[in-house]
Amino acid sequence: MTILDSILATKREEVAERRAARSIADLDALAQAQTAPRGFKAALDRVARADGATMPTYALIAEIKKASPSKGLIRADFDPPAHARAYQQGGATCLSILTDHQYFQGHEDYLIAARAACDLPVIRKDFLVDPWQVAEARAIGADAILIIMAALDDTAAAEIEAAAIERGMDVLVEVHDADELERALSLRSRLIGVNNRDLRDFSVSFDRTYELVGRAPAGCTFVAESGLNTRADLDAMAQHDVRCFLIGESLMRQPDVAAATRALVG
Ligand SMILES: O=C(O)c1ccccc1NCC(=O)[C@H](O)[C@H](O)COP(=O)(O)O
Repeated sequence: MTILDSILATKREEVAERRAARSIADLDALAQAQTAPRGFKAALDRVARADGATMPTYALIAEIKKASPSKGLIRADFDPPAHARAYQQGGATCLSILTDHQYFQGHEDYLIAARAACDLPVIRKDFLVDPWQVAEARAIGADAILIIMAALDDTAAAEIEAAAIERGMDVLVEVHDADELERALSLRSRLIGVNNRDLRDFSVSFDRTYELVGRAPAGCTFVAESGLNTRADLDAMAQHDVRCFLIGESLMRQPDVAAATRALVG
């Protein structure tokens, strides 16, 4: 059993319990109190496709991440609104907020607090197995959700995507290999993330992104995810025409998050 299998088994139990306590209709009613979704993909495209810039411009999805299954606790003085403000000051384009409780020590309240503290579009980073979680994501203010192709069959992925589009949210579709990329391209979203981390042994290889970026049709926005640490890492990705990045741990470990973000993408 891989770590992804364990996470998904826990998630299915958790969602069944939470769904019994609150219906999708209740969540949609709560969502009425939220501001309209901030354009997540549009923000990435505006930065990453800036023509005529003298330097390459990089779009950063900066992740608010307290802990992970591979590293345990990452940040003891964890403060989502302060991190959100620091990321925005440092030049991040969007935020990713982990809401999984058990494996990442995340919480829905972190997303609510971080989004209220800044103007950036926010993705709910979690393991979605049911459209109910999409309704919950919008009810807490999320502007986008993540679909992990390794976690879902084609029908479930399409249902979850439809639930997000119906609510005006963007979808980041995460893939690990060529088969998953092909399945991802049968969805409507053209925002594709390649996770450089192997979820079975946690090894990281940038070759995953390098291999897959050339296989996607024109018009896709590609995001390299996981294991990115330095400006040199981003410059190497840019050589392969990837200019959008999802970065968590290396920024969350810095005492001055705004300065570290600026050093990466400023
Ligand atoms: O981060 C992990 O250890 C992990 C383990 C199992 C499944 C997913 C995992 N991470 C989720 C992510 O996608 C990352 O948090 C994200 O790409 C940022 O990665 P990093 O910059 O390496 O923190």
